[in-house]
Amino acid sequence: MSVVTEELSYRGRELESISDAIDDVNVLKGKTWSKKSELDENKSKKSFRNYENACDRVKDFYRLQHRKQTVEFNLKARAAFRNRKRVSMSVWQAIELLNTLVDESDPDTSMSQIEHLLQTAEAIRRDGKPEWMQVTGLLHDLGKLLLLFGSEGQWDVVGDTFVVGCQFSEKCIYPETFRSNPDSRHPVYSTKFGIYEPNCGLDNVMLCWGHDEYLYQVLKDQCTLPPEGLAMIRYHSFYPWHREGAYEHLCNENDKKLLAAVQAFNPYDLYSKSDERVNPEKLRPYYEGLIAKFFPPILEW
Ligand SMILES: O[C@H]1[C@H](O)[C@@H](O)[C@H](O)[C@@H](O)[C@H]1O
Ligand SMILES: [Fe+2]
Ligand SMILES: [Fe+2]
Repeated sequence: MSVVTEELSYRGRELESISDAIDDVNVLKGKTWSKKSELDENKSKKSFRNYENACDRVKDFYRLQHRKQTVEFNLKARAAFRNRKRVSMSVWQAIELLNTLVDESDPDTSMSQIEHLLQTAEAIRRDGKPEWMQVTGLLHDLGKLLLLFGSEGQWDVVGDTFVVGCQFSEKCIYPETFRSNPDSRHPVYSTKFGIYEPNCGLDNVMLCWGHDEYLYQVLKDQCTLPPEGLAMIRYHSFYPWHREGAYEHLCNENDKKLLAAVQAFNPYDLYSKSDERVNPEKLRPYYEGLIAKFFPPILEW
């Protein structure tokens, strides 16, 4: 394991290398993260994202996320990201570091994150899609590393995303839970356009803070992915927009183009969750080759 050039301040203490971080993750795993080894049964498309029958873990997650994702928090989280000392590591190290977390917001998978990333990428590759899209699939959830980089919990990392600073959309899952968010009673933030101009473009709105936005911010100046790939990363959890058609009044022409890309990506993210298991070590050489085409050997995370 190569040594990290910068030190990472993590849960109040300094880590000198990524292997320290991985050890830490392994310790934490037993305490806060559970990992089931069983692959979910093959599912029909309809049985994905069934939030009505989701377990309490998922419902509790959204209650918290919808209460705590406010404009005030968003501004704070973005500033914290800009001011934080960044960690240096390769893409593959990042994948390994992420591997032990279980996403509390996800009703559809109990697989490890590395499997989810590889299954997404493999499904894209099987369909003969371009290399940039395969590698986008491989990376798209790496923003969940935020869990190790100072997030307050899972509620500011995972889950579907929505816009803050204007009325919460009824198209979000469990929309009634926004009632406990103070912004839902704010004189400006609770209005249709809130702090935004009509059709200002998604680039100019604040999506709730989480793994999509974080990874987009990390990668936008450190890779050669096309805008469509970056949009797939930035908006893949934005289901109220890409699946339900919400927020059209904030979108511009460019967003319409990106919407098509995000929609093309979504089935690979979602439905590959029932695919056969993958072997990370076997697939690694192929994907390391792809990574080298689009990313420098070491990135700042
Ligand atoms: O990776 C996440 C996660 O799996 C969530 O459960 C889902 O709601 C998000 O949209 C997705 O991006
Ligand atoms: Fe995701
Ligand atoms: Fe995903």
